[in-house]
Amino acid sequence: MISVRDLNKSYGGTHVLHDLSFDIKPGLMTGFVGGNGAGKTTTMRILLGVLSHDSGEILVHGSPITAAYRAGIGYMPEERGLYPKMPVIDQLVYLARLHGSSAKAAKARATDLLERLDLNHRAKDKLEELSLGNQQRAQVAAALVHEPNALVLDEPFSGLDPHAVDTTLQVLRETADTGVPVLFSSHQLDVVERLCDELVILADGRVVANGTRQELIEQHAETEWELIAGTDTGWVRSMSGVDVTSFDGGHVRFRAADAEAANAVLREASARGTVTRFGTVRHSLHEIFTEVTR
Ligand SMILES: Nc1ncnc2c1ncn2[C@@H]1O[C@H](COP(=O)(O)OP(=O)(O)OP(=O)(O)O)[C@@H](O)[C@H]1O
Repeated sequence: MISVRDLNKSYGGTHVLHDLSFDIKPGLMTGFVGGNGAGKTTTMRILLGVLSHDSGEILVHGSPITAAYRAGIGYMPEERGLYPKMPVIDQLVYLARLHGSSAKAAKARATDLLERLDLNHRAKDKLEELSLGNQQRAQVAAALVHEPNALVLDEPFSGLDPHAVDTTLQVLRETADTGVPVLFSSHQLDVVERLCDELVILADGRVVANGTRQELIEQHAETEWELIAGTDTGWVRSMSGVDVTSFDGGHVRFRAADAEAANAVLREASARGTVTRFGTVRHSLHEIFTEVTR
């Protein structure tokens, strides 16, 4: 497990990370989300050791992170970093060999990754000849080619079409399943929702929420009820213990003081006509994100 503890960072006089603490657990995919400038890239760079921090610690299994461990992390930096004029397969083999693989093992691993990422047909092309989405897949392959001990990926899904998101996700999931801790940042909350086991939400350099999606719902999102009926539901506004949050004809959402107040709405709706749906609403990550970062 990688543990970030009480991390602080300033650029000049501007304090951008404030006592940041969270864990990246082995075998899990941890989504790192936050608005522009929240501090995700800064944190990732500190994790990799390419940027210094002012105070705090990065621990691996409880001991300070070492240069050797850092060298084994598969990193996909925000600014990317492959050679535009080199064929994709050659750079993957080169990177694997830098990490000590034999020529044969490096070639086998690179070929296998390109197949799994659905990029084998472009293996011999120069990186700059690929579309941006395919360049992105090559970057993912580069982070994985040396069989990393951990993965830190800055926006690995940006610019990918839905098929590429699925392909990349599967490769990352298989990597996590071997016990590797994975941290990835993303602005695509629907993608994060689909694939992460744990979430760290940052706002202005502070962790404002951390846990599984279910834990975040329990901690941060108030339960809302939803009623869909065959007739107008405007009357719900006048029910006691009920606070309507959205209303559109036969579709209403509300917060209820308690379960009895919600049940009274159901009884009234049934008395008035057909009830198509009644129940609590599953909050999207987007709603939780809005709630915790406002
Ligand atoms: N080299 C730098 N010099 C000064 N300030 C910086 C530097 N790099 C980042 N910052 C500032 O640090 C804060 C955090 O930036 P960072 O890039 O870590 O955020 P982020 O969450 O990755 O944002 P985004 O989602 O937009 O990529 C921002 O206020 C940014 O302006």
